[in-house]
Amino acid sequence: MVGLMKKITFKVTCSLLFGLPEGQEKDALLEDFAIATKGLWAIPLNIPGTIFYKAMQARGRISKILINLMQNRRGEEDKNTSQKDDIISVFLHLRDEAGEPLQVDEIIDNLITLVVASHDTTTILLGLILRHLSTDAKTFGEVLEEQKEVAKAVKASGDEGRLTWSEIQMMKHTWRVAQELMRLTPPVFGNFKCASRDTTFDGFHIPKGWKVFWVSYATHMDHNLFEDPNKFDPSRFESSKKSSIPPYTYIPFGAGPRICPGLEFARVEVLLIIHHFITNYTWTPIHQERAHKT
Ligand code: HEM
Repeated sequence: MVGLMKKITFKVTCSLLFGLPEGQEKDALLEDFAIATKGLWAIPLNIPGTIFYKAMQARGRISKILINLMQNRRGEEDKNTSQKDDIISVFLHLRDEAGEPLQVDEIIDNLITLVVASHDTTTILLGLILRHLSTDAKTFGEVLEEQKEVAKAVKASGDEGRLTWSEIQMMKHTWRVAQELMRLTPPVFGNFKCASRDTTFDGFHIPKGWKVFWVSYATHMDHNLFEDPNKFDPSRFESSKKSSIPPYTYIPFGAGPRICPGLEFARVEVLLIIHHFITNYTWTPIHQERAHKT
């Protein structure tokens, strides 16, 4: 299942970021991103045979493909004078304060960051939802009901069966299920921050320049913040109760000025995929002992 989710999210990312068509190049890129991502958590020893070395090699191959894509895109735009609306075109046309374009390396770094940040995270969330729905009959029934209503609305809209923004907004309970699963198992368990000034936290002195690793799991499981924190309860995120969650305590996407900029992208992508999975397929359990009866 994780493999399939990875393929789906990678396909979405490639189409929206680079407009990359189906084919061998996309498959090779997917494989290389998997190798490069492993290097993020590896000891940085760039000698043959190490995970880090393999990751750096993969990054080199990824860069070549992306440089090629950029050159082709420049060529196409020179001929057609029209600009595509994917991220690669946006980066090519971006200018800094001095009116200068971005360097090729800067564009490559940003594209790789976007793929790495969007791909595994969304895959994990989809995996969490599908696994939960296959074992919790009550939640499965509620989500199915909501998604059937959405399917009816799509049919009635006559928009060639395509989901639009207004139908996405109908998927409130499905998203609450996703939110609660991210509280219990945050897809990104934390991140590094650098102290910009001397500060203290919970009695600890943190000097300016020190790196601090914040972790969401401990906050999400704090019973002072979330009643009965081990209980799966999507109703915590209903609008009537949401205000009882203090700011900066529900943080699967981080918080503050550096909050994940892909939050809305992830929400729409995950809801669309779940809608199609639940309304177009019959689910058959592979492991009978873990399955629910529907
Ligand atoms: C379920 C899906 C996702 C989760 C749980 C998630 C979570 C996070 C978290 C926790 C951070 C760190 C925030 C911080 O340090 O304060 C982050 C940063 C980031 N995310 Fe996401 N993310 C998801 C999907 C996406 C998607 C789909 C994209 C892009 C299309 C994306 C792009 C980014 C970028 C570029 C950053 C770095 C932002 C910065 O440093 O200012 N993420 N994300």
